[in-house]
Amino acid sequence: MSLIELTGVNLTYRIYSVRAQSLRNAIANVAVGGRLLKSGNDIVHVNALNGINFSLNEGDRLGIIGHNGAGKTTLLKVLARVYEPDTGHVRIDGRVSSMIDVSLGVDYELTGRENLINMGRIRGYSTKQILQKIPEIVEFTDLGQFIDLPIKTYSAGMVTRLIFGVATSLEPDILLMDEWIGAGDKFFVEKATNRLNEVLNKSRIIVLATHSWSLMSSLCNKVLVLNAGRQVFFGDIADWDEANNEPRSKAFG
Ligand SMILES: Nc1ncnc2c1ncn2[C@@H]1O[C@H](COP(=O)(O)OP(=O)(O)OP(=O)(O)O)[C@@H](O)[C@H]1O
Repeated sequence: MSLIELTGVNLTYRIYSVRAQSLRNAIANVAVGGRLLKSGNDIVHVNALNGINFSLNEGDRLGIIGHNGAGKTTLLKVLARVYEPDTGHVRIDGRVSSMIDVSLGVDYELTGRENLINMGRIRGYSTKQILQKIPEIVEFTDLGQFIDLPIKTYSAGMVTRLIFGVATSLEPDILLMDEWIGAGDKFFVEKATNRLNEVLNKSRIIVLATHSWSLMSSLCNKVLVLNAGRQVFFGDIADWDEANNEPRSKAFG
């Protein structure tokens, strides 16, 4: 049986208190984003996911690609159970660790160490389990004594290290990542890639949203292509022709 199964998933954001007509006009000529469904009474509906169907099995590593606003992050949030779809079904069997919303569980007034505990708790681990992992996470992040300072004193890259450290230390069944490498420096990117390879072996499923085709093709065996919230293709990565933006064969799905 599949560990992740999505059937007919639709999700629409409702944006309240905007000047609907002027927003519609502003977005009309933009080639990116979800589809604006209707506007009126100062409410705009953005159809971010439309009819998403796929399933993943043990060992699958899914890459999600699509232009800005195609729905990648929204889909990851559905998988993380941050959002329930408006219609459709989501079945997930396993413990999920998420690197989607970097601010999830992060309190800038608390120290790195205190945040590690909070982030672990949010991801479903006991304080005892997290405390056992802390020395290893601190070593990986290279934050040194900053670990006992409030996060508000960290740079963006330092916060990324902390979050990446937590998300990859707790040995999840399912690891969700969104443009995870962006804020790190060159040294960290190298270190993170090695670490990710270790996690790949430990996690049963990885789902990664990125604009980097080379990163995706080196890590993933499956690809999901989104366009304005719609599923253009789901299948083996070898069956997607990235250069021509089309399926290679009849494997169109
Ligand atoms: N909180 C929100 N409220 C309203 N609309 C939103 C919200 N978050 C995203 N959207 C809209 O939903 C659509 C999908 O956005 P999403 O962030 O999932 O895209 P993405 O593929 O991750 O984009 P990017 O590559 O730019 O990160 C876009 O049209 C976006 O404007």
